[in-house]
Amino acid sequence: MTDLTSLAAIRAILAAAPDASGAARSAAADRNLQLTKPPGALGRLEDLAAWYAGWRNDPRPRITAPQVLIFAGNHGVAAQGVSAFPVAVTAQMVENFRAGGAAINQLAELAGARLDVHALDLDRPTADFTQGAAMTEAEVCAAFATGWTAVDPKTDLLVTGEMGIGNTTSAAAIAGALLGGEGWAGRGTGVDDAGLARKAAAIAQGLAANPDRSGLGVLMALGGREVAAVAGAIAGARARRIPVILDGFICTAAALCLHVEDARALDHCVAGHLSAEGAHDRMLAALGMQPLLSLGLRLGEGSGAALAIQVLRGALACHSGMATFAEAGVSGA
Ligand SMILES: O=C(O)c1ccc[n+]([C@@H]2O[C@H](COP(=O)([O-])O)[C@@H](O)[C@H]2O)c1
Ligand SMILES: Cc1cc2nc[nH]c2cc1C
Repeated sequence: MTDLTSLAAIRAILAAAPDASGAARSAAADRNLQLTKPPGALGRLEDLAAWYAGWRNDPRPRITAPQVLIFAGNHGVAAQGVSAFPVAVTAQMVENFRAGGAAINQLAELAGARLDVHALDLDRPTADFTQGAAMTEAEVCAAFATGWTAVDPKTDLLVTGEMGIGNTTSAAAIAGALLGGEGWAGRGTGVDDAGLARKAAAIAQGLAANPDRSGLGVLMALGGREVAAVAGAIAGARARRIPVILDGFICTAAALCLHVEDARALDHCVAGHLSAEGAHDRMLAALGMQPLLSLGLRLGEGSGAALAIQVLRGALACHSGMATFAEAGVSGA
């Protein structure tokens, strides 16, 4: 059993994370040069295929068993009036996910992905981070462990998603703490100008009340259970060399906490899409990530990342299915 019971134990695991197979990646890159197309004509799809091949240790892979994980949590900071919706919506949407009625149910089904929903202590919101840490070390570690163990070891692609009223305030506070600067608050579910001002004030208070600037320290102080579970799932996928597509603003904030702990921690991740939440582009830029899609989504629940499964599938369909110049009798340049 992996020890995930303290931040020190989690740090040790992040430091020992496995890398991709360099041999499988270069074999895939060699194959790419022989495929019946001008070199580079499939653009970023070519890089995606080689990246995925390295992580799966297979120079000619396909995606056959994707998994979408949604984690839900409630936030004490929601009491500051930072969301357009009441906190009861978190639990109501969990029921909707379980009944198959949410956007992610449609998109996961379309992608042929298994969908698992984990509600984390919804009747016990985290503490309001304007007054001190949102979670204790035991709480953040338990949530991280939920995410870690939720990853199906047999899956070959993980999509992380989340649901939690108030969590764009949490994600913006994480970004502000770890990246500095101003303007991380956006409209989330659609707060009005007064709500946006309350949100910016809550973030400023949260940063002042919580001085630890380590990645996991910030996750504990300013995150939420679902944010910590997303981080745990990303790290758990890495331990099994499972590539990950990140969803929007909140998932990227969870990923940022890992990145600050260890610069290699997100090597197995790609950004599924650019969220309409204003500061998402700045967070992705800090991570050096280019989103696969940009459709103006700001839903969360894994929706943008689930759509991006098909982009990655497209990359691998071409890479693994195409004929080489020699096989097809096509003349080279
Ligand atoms: O993923 C995103 O980029 C995203 C952007 C805005 C809102 N959300 C979703 O909306 C909820 C948080 O919004 P809020 O206004 O309550 O902080 C939460 O359930 C998220 O999944 C998600
Ligand atoms: C209705 C609703 C659905 C969501 N899905 C993810 N976040 C959400 C927030 C709201 C408010």
